[in-house]
Amino acid sequence: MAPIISINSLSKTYSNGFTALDNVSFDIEEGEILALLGPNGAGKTTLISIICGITNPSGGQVTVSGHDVVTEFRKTRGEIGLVPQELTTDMFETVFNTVSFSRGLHGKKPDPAYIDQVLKDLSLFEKRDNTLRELSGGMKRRVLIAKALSHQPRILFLDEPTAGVDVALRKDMWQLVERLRKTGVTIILTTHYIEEAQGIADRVGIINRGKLLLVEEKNALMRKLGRKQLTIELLEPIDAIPKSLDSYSLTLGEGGKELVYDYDLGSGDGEIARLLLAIDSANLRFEDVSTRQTSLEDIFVSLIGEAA
Ligand SMILES: Nc1ncnc2c1ncn2[C@@H]1O[C@H](COP(=O)(O)OP(=O)(O)OP(=O)(O)O)[C@@H](O)[C@H]1O
Repeated sequence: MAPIISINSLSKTYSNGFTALDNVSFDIEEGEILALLGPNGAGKTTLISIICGITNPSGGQVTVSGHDVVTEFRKTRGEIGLVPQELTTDMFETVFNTVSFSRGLHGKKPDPAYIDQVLKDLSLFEKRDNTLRELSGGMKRRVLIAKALSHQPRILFLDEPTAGVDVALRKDMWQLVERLRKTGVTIILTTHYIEEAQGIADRVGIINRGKLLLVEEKNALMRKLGRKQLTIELLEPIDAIPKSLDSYSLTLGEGGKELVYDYDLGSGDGEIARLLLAIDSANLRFEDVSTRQTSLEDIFVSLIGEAA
């Protein structure tokens, strides 16, 4: 199946000479949830803005459903809903009118029943006749999402949708993303909450200083770069790891009271049992054993660190 979005050798240098994107290429498949991760200033918003036709690229090309985002802007923009980081809209307008107007901007016929459904889905229905300035910050965020969905887009961009929102709204947001996924909407989100990306994304792309470091299926990424750590809490502290344990890559932590063993997720069976037996044979007594698996966050931090 042809990708819904195709990004080829995309570069962006702003008028002040700053290069925010440097030769970025990748495809986005229809119906997937892609999380774009990267530190502040990495180029995520620039990338989204180019795909949405808000910013022009300096080089390269982006197509949405086979149409060029620059030369066929009207066609491509109609397929996309964008939830920006900030609300820029008329604060004296009502919720319903704001969302309905947004639909009209995309050249779609009015559909009050659909707009009401979107408001219900976002728990905004009770506020449909309130003006935006009467809403809380979290509710204004919901309006941004309602606006982005007003014209029934096939692709939804969420630019840091949960930054600074409360737990309830965050939960609602991810439930909505799940529901939209079921209807076949392609979702691209940027987030600083990496554990959220880990929970919800099918694929993860990591951007740093305008370069795409990787884009990969989340589970494959976790398998490839994920490691496990076994911590053995000793009853008595030791000064050094006994020689007989040299064949295991152990480190000594917590004032000599912890032996830490790093291993691959794919390590063979019996490896840990052998280690525990070897520890016992070395006359070390332990009171507890715990394991921890590398999170997407660990992988992210180590990749960004390497690229710095
Ligand atoms: N209009 C502009 N003119 C000059 N430089 C810009 C402009 N817009 C963005 N930049 C710079 O481009 C870089 C990438 O910015 P961008 O907003 O794309 O990053 P981001 O990954 O979305 O960051 P954040 O996570 O902080 O939102 C930053 O260094 C930013 O200062």
